[in-house]
This record gives sequence, C-alpha cells and structure tokens, in this order.
Amino acid sequence: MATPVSIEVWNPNGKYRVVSTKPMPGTRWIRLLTDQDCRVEICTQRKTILSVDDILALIGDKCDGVIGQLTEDWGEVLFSGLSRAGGRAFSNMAVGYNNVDVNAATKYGVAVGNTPGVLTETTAELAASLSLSASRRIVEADEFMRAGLYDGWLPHLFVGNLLKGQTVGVIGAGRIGSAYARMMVEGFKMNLIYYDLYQATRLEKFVTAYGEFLKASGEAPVTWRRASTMEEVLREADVISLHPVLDKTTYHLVNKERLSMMKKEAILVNCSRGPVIDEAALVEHLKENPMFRVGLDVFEEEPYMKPGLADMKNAIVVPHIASASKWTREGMATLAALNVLGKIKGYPVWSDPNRVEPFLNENSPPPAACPSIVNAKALGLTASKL
Ligand SMILES: NC(=O)c1ccc[n+]([C@@H]2O[C@H](COP(=O)([O-])OP(=O)(O)OC[C@H]3O[C@@H](n4cnc5c(N)ncnc54)[C@H](O)[C@@H]3O)[C@@H](O)[C@H]2O)c1
Ligand SMILES: O=C(O)[C@H](O)CO
Repeated sequence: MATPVSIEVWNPNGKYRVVSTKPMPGTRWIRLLTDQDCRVEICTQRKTILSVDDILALIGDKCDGVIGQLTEDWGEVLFSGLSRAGGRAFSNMAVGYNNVDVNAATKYGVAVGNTPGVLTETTAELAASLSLSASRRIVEADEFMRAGLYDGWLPHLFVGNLLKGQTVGVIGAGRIGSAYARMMVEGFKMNLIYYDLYQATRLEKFVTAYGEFLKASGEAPVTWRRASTMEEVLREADVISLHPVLDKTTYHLVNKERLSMMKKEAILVNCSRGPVIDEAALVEHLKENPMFRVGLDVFEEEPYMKPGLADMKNAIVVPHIASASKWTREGMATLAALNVLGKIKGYPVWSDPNRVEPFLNENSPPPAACPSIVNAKALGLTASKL
C-alpha cells in the first residue's frame, strides 16, 4: 500500500477539510476555499497517478470534500471511504468523468462535480492544431529539418492536403465538437457533416449564416449536413474529429471495420478519450495506409501507446494536453474547487453549466452556487435561481 507522504497545507485552522489529490494551476482556487473557512490539503507526492489506496490514505478519518483527477479510479471504494470520513463533495478537475462511478457516488450521497465550458475553445483549438499538423505534415517536416536532411526546395517535398473546400466530419457535436466545427468551417471554408444523438441547432444556424455571407461576397458557400449514421460521416469526410463522451455506446466507436470505410487519405483526430478508438486496429490501419493520418491527444491505456504507434510517421501524438492553456487550467481548478465548496456550504446548483463565466471573473466574488454537479437530480439538489 503506497501512502502519500508529502502534503501542502493552507489555512490549517479551517473548519472544513478539503483535499486536492494534485497541485493545480493558479492560486485563486485555494483562496476561494480558505476564505470560506476551509483547510486545504494538497498532495504534492511525486507520483503522477495515485492509486485508490493512496487516495484513501489522503482522505483519512475526516474529510469534507475532495478535488480529484481524471487519472484516478473514483468508484465504490473511494466514495464509501469519503462518506465514512463525513465527506459529501467530490469534483473531477475535468469535464469528462468516465473515471467516476456516478451511481456509487449517489449511493453514498456524494455530489460529483465536473468543469464544463471553460475548456471548450482550448480543446477545440488543439483538435484544429492536430488537423492542420496532420494535413500539412508539420511534425514530419520539422523532424526532417532538425535531422539536417533539407538540401533545397523540391516539388514533391512533404506534399499534404488542402483543407479549403473539403469536408470536415464531427462525431459528437456537443460543446467542443461544435466549437471545433465552427473553427474549421469559418477558418478553412470546409463543408460540415456531423453525427450526434441530438441536433446541433446553433451549429447548423452558424454554418448556414456563414454560407450566406460567403455567397453574398461572391464565394462558394459552405454547407452542412446532419448524418443519420456515423458511417456516413466516415465515408464522406476528409478530416474527422471525435468529440463524444466516453461511455458504453462510444467504446471502440472507431474500430477496424469503420476505419476501412474512411477515405484512404483521410485524417482522423481524437481529443475525446482514448478508448473511443480501437488503438490496435488503428496501428494496423496506419501501417496499411501510409497516406491516412491521425492526430491523437488521448490513448486507450494512458499513459501507454499500443505497440507500433510510436513508430508510425503518419501519426502525431501528444500527451493529453488539449485543455492545457493557462486560463483554462486555472479556470478548471476554480470550477472544481467551487463545486466542492458549494456542496459543503449547501449552495444550490448553477442552472446552466454551459454558462460558467460568472465563476471565472477574478474581479468579483463567484456566485453562491455549485457550477456543475452531474448527479444533482439524483441527489435532489436545488437548482439556483441566479
Ligand atoms: N483531450 C482532452 O484534454 C479533453 C478536454 C476536454 C474534454 N475532453 C473529452 O471530450 C468530451 C466531450 O466534451 P464536451 O464538453 O464537448 O461534452 P458535451 O457533453 O457537450 O458533448 C458530447 C457530445 O457527445 C454526444 N454523444 C454522446 N454519445 C454519442 C454517440 N454514441 N455518438 C455520437 N455522439 C454522442 C452527445 O450527444 C454530446 O453532444 C468529454 O466528455 C471528455 O471526455 C477531452
Ligand atoms: O475531460 C477533460 O476535461 C480533459 O480530458 C482534461 O482537460
């Protein structure tokens, strides 16, 4: 059993004990908690992924709330441990919460917070960056240059794909998927095809209006289409970006059979969760189709990559950094802290988790509400009237 040893303590005499399993960016989140009578304990142990035992040791005998990370396994054991310690508040410092057993949390009366909205544009920007890097082979070209292999301009050197006029496909057109779609449509004049369980009405209106603007300016208008199956997107799009939640319905959504439906020169981007793609099948597909390219921020068994992936020139791989802008990470820390604080204080739940700006304004106190609690209904928590 590994026991965390190094802890940083803020406001030691605070009434409520709040534990953060990791140091988080910025200091506002600490101040917001200590100003409200919380003793904040931050685990500073040099171990990237804490085990369930590590976290149980952190929770101890008395703990009012925990801020945790997406790398941790928040299930029955941890929620019963937190509940025994008197805690009823937990927040992931992430919008995705596939690492959390929400039913177990609800069973023990623990509220589960997440951090939507503050990372939408940042994550979409990384998906756009991977799309561009893959289409213009930027990483390969950079390696070539640094290796001293460039000996002059050549007509065939690192020829890639033009995005303008091609079709971008989005699977999961929620907050991030829609933001990415807007960037690619507006920035590169791509046509859109998307698949989601729900209609992305605002996105459709945006593309329609932009298409009309282009037409009025004498340019070819952009178009959109909501596909009735995911396969339509895979067959038709030139660049496909995955943005669904990870659950039973999206596990291995992109598998061997579906990869084979995609265009030979297509680009696939994943900034959602690794298991949405069957990564072993992807490695085989990359080997057999050298013109097919991928940009991956997430992996099936993080922090590992499936054998062979790191050797593929047609793959760009980055270490789960899609939300890694300073503003966003500080905002995520703030939202996670306020979820925990709000539950401890008995505040109501914010009515619209997509409109979190009032919590992020450094110049005014945040609303007395929990920004986003995913099991609010199941726990019968009151909604804020603010
Ligand atoms: N790589 C990163 O650092 C990073 C950063 C932020 C979010 N994420 C991931 O992105 C996910 C999406 O975040 P969001 O804020 O856009 O969430 P969201 O809830 O706004 O969007 C998710 C969309 O997926 C759709 N969906 C669900 N099941 C589907 C299915 N079977 N087929 C197609 N669509 C389906 C939903 O209807 C919804 O529109 C998060 O859950 C998280 O896992 C990753
Ligand atoms: O779900 C999330 O928020 C990401 O994976 C980390 O930003």
